[in-house]
Amino acid sequence: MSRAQPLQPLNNTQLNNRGNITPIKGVRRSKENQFDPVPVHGVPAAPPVAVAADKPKKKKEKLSALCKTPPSIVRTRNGRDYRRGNFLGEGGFARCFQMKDASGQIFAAKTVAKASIKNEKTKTKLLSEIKIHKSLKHANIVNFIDCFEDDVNVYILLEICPNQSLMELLKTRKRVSEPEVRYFMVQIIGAIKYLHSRRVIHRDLKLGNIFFDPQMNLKIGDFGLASVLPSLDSRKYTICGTPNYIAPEVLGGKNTGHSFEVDIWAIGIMMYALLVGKPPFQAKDVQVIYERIKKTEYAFPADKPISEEAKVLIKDLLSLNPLNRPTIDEILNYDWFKGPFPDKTYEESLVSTPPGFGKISKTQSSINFTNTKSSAGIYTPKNKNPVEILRSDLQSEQPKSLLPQSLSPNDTRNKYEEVNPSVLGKSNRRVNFNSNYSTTIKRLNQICFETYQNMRRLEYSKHEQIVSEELPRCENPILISKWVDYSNKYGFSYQLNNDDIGVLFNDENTILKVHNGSKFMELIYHENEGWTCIENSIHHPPSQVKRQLEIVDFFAKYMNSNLSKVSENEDRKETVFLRRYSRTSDYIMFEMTNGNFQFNFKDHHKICVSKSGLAITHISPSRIIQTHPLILVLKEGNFPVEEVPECLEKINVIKEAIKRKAFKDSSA
Ligand SMILES: Nc1ncnc2c1ncn2[C@@H]1O[C@H](COP(=O)(O)OP(=O)(O)OP(=O)(O)O)[C@@H](O)[C@H]1O
Repeated sequence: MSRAQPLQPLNNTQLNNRGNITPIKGVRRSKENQFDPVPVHGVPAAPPVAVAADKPKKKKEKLSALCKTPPSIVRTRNGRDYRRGNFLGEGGFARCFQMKDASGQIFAAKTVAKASIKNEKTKTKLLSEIKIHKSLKHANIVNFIDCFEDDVNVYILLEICPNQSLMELLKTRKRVSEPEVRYFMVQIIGAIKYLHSRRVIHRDLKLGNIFFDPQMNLKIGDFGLASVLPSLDSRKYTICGTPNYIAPEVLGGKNTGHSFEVDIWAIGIMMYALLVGKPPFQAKDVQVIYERIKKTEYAFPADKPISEEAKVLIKDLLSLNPLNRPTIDEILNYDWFKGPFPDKTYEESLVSTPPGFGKISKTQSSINFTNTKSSAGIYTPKNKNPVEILRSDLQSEQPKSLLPQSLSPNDTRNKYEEVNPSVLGKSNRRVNFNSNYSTTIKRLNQICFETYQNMRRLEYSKHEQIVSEELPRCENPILISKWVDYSNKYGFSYQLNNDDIGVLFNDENTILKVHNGSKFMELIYHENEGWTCIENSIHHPPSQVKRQLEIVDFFAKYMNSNLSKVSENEDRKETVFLRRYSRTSDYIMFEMTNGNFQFNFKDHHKICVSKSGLAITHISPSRIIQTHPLILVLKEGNFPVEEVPECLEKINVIKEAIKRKAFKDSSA
């Protein structure tokens, strides 16, 4: 039995350090040229490579060959046993095996031999893959479960995709029908849109890296060459990819650099390959492939006819100039997507086109297209600018059901109506933030626990004598003074009493516009890790966030003209933003990134708990704000300046809510 340990955490410098990939000199791999390499039945697969197009050719030893079959039981440090099952496949770097946990659930363990992690570069590559993959969660991305190591291997435990990849499908089918490819493309595009929204470039998209899950949904895997761009306009210079799929600007190497558009190029290659039966630039010699790519020299063979609409899209995707390629959203507006569109991928597709796929009606196709997009996380507001939609929603009669009638403090009687989660989407967003910025999620969870414990302790000690030196110094905290819950479409918008304005978007990222500043912050969420904070100038916002910024501005105007404030302005002492919120029929609870909690009760009284539960603030409906040590309020049974109705009951409700959070977070 082999004992495995969790991997060491990564630091930020490691994350983007893939520029160190060693170029492989002149890789010649004719097997690779047909399609992607065959990974099944132990047939070795050719790895993606770092390429140096003009160097002499030499075969690269496959690192996965160093990976021995893992022991039959792999035990992790936290006592979990996994029983090793069948060999699933092999890449250039790893071998993949089935692993079954105690409950019988089966996973795929991507297994990398420690012997193959000989140098810092390889280690960095693996750590980067883990860090990036771990931070992703999307319906069309292979789910990362866990990773651990034993003496000989590192194991990356993944959701199992038992129906192989698009590469095997194409090998069996030779060509795939347009309706099926349409469906595949939407799922792939949904995943890539998600990746790019998180500044992740995959850089190795190919048929062999796109797997089928048990329900025949496509899942992008293998983040071995993925990279997180520090900002939208930064570029990568490492020459890497798989020969047939490499974009021309990557071959330009150090001179040109490359960015998100390399993934768009790869979409074009995959679409062509699926419809025509082989990649467009295929040749026996890798150098010939590169020459063809650099000249975009390919043709649509007459004996393998495809629709004109498909050709138009492929031509645009394979534009030599990356800037001429359509954006992810633009791709889905191409006429080709208006053709017959199935409701799902059937298992039958693994061997032949399911009957009737060409005859799906226009109406049904349009419904299927919309449903597939939304399952892939793509919301396309009928080509309308989101701000226009927001404006018309807010002005029309309809938003009453969408937008709770009373949204903000000091508003009308329906304010605290319980919100129907099916209307609003997720009601409790999980958000955390960059450790560099403030504190870590772990620390926040600790603060939550401390807050609960302090509140409980003070409850018991309220009859004891108070030592005034031990009382916390109390100052008014940063509060949410206005808010609009529009999470059914975009997100949750709020204004703080320092006048910063934020929108917690539905993708869990936040944009925070600092009051009176020329900068705004983009806080990009990574699950379990925290936030990456990118500061941008409002005068030169990156093109991808322009729309989001417009939404923030629109909300800002809406809040300023329609909603009244909870409290008067405070100076800007620190950068705080909303971590997450939850609503019940009695209150809305805000968790701030400095560890404070704010509760807006339905009787228009607001209470904020800060200093890990030692200080308490009350904001009255008439906006009088008072902050005191909690112990004093508990002793007196109420706030000294202005009485709060059912004060102790409210404090108890708060304590119980924080307790639930604390226990939930610690068990998560
Ligand atoms: N989630 C999964 N479920 C089932 N099989 C998988 C899964 N992930 C990978 N495999 C199998 O393992 C093989 C190797 O995995 P992967 O491509 O991720 O390894 P790699 O060595 O990083 O590959 P590459 O050479 O492309 O970098 C795949 O080709 C596939 O056959």
